[in-house]
Amino acid sequence: MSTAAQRGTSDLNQNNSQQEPYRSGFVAVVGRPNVGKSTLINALVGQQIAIASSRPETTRKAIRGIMTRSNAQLVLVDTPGIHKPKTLLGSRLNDIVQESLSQADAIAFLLPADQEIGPGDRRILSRLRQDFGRKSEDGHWQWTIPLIAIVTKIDEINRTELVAKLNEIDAFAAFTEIVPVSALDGDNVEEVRGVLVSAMPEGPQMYPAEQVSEEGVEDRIAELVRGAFLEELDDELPHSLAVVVDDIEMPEDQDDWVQNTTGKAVIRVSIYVERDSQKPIIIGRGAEHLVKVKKKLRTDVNRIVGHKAKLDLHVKVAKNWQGNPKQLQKLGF
Ligand SMILES: Nc1nc2c(ncn2[C@@H]2O[C@H](COP(=O)(O)OP(=O)(O)OP(=O)(O)O)[C@@H](O)[C@H]2O)c(=O)[nH]1
Repeated sequence: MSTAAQRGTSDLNQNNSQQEPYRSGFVAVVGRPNVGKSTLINALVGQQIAIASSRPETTRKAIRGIMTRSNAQLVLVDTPGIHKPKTLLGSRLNDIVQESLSQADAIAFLLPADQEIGPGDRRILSRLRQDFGRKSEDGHWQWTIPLIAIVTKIDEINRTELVAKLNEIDAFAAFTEIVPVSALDGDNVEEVRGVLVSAMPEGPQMYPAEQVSEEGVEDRIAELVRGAFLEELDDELPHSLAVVVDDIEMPEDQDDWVQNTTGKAVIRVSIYVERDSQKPIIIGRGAEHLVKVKKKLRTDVNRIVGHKAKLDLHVKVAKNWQGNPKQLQKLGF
């Protein structure tokens, strides 16, 4: 095991494209709840990303932080936590973790410095072994992609305790590398960056440098719906059109999902206009515009949601929304 300090991280700060290839890839960030995943991703990216959802249990997509440097780009996938599925939703969350893991180029396994290694950590390790472990002839585990232990919250312990902790983690699994960090204090964050970058394969920049996260599913669908109406209605349509995705309900979350024979996700969308007189223009004769827009977007929307989906479009009036701060906020501006 080489340490981050030995490798040095100065390469992050200089444009040394002559010697070093550009590296890019996906890092799956795993660890038991509360270990500091979100805090570390924010620290690595260098700005706050809206990772914390007010309803975390409904998060369907691993939200990513994107860190771009002159020599590398890391796409950080925040997994919702590997746990024993007790409910249908729980097993769906595990599916998301599986998806995040399957596209990973490296795994960052976070372990808190101020707590003992516990059953939760062992469960994660055995799960990772299933997917990325190979037992060699001498009985040792080898990893098909780099498995990096990140020891979080080191500000909570002293030097002596840290040394003991690092030894304990070294004995826990055959990690490719072990790096201590305090994301809260910004201590050793640069080392973590360096280690993760070194673990990436050579590859091109995948996202624009200024992009720090992927746009949410809701925003992307709202944009599509708005675009489709603008196209459908040409100049007929007033520019006072705003689209908001209110809710995406997966079949297994629907109260009556057992009876839901269509098995589709339902996407509730509000289309706001400024005046009553604009409503029939949007809807069209015999609702022809709504029908056309739904048909046109079916494939794209299914792809974004990752499931067969039904668009539920509601045209509403928000009087003079463009000049009304409250309405603007509600509409996401
Ligand atoms: N002392 C200390 N606390 C930290 C550090 N990083 C995170 N925390 C705290 O640990 C708690 C959990 O941090 P999060 O980043 O939300 O952890 P998480 O792993 O994303 O949590 P889940 O979303 O529940 O899985 C918060 O109260 C953080 O402030 C650190 O470096 N030092």
